[in-house]
Amino acid sequence: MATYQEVTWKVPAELQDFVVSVLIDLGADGVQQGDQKLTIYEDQSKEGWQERVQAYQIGLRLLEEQGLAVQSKPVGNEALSSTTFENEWKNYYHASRITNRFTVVPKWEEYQPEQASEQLIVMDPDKAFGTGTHPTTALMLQALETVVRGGEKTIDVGTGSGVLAVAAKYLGVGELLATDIDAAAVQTAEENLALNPVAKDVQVVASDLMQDVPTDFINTGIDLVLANILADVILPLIPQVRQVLKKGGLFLVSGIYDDVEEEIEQALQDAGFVIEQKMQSTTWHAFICRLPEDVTA
Ligand SMILES: C[S@@+](CC[C@H](N)C(=O)[O-])C[C@H]1O[C@@H](n2cnc3c(N)ncnc32)[C@H](O)[C@@H]1O
Repeated sequence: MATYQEVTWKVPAELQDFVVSVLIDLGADGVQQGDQKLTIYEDQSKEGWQERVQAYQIGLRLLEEQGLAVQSKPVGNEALSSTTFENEWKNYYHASRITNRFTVVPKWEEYQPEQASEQLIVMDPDKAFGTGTHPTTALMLQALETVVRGGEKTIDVGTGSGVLAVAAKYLGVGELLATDIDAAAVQTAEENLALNPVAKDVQVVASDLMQDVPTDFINTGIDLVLANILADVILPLIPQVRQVLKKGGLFLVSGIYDDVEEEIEQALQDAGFVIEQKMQSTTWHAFICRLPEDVTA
């Protein structure tokens, strides 16, 4: 039976988004935010888990040494059996209304919509990112609601739990292909898509960015690309999106922390994109970008 290492640090609420981004940069798959504390779970069957925990520890110590009010000494550090891990996770994760339209519902919860217009995205997020509650996912859902007109051929890069793919299908996009570099996320996304009949025709491909997207999917041109990924991954993705997107096509991008907003904006403009809308939630940003009709090749 798999075992998870659960490590918890005391982190004040106002610093949590920043520390979460540091932990994700250092390799954390998902970070659970709690009252004044952050918790990571490392699957001990995955190679390098001890080195990753050490890296988080060093990262937090550096932040503490810089004078940030985080406590780098963990307040909890213990091994959990997978059954305990799953039950803890289930206690923490409940149906959550993310936008007026979308509510993310864990597959184990009975939930009655409050309004007829509410659409339910059923998820068992397991170990993949994307419960819908992270500000970057919420920004992407709002951006999707703003732009989708229906029928768009779409790629969801870094699909995680598959949450954006399901929402996009509810909104009426056409063919949709999702990618993720992490094999566990690919499997989780496939399982979650199967829980949402609206997304039954979505294909999921294990791929570094769009490298392994079949050419017959992209060669007629893509109308919409979604990516909620960290900055170091967005930068190499921009030229790939530029190459596959039709003129007039849209690129919705999030995962952009305050400190890299200008750099990403500049890179998008240098590649020929027009930023039509900037969105922000706490210290996270998202852009709705369009490749203009008159863009030069
Ligand atoms: C922040 S999560 C976003 C998940 C989901 N799309 C959402 O919006 O909630 C980023 C996802 O991108 C994936 N990812 C990171 N680097 C990638 C790459 N080079 N190519 C494809 N996927 C990548 C991660 O495995 C993770 O599932």
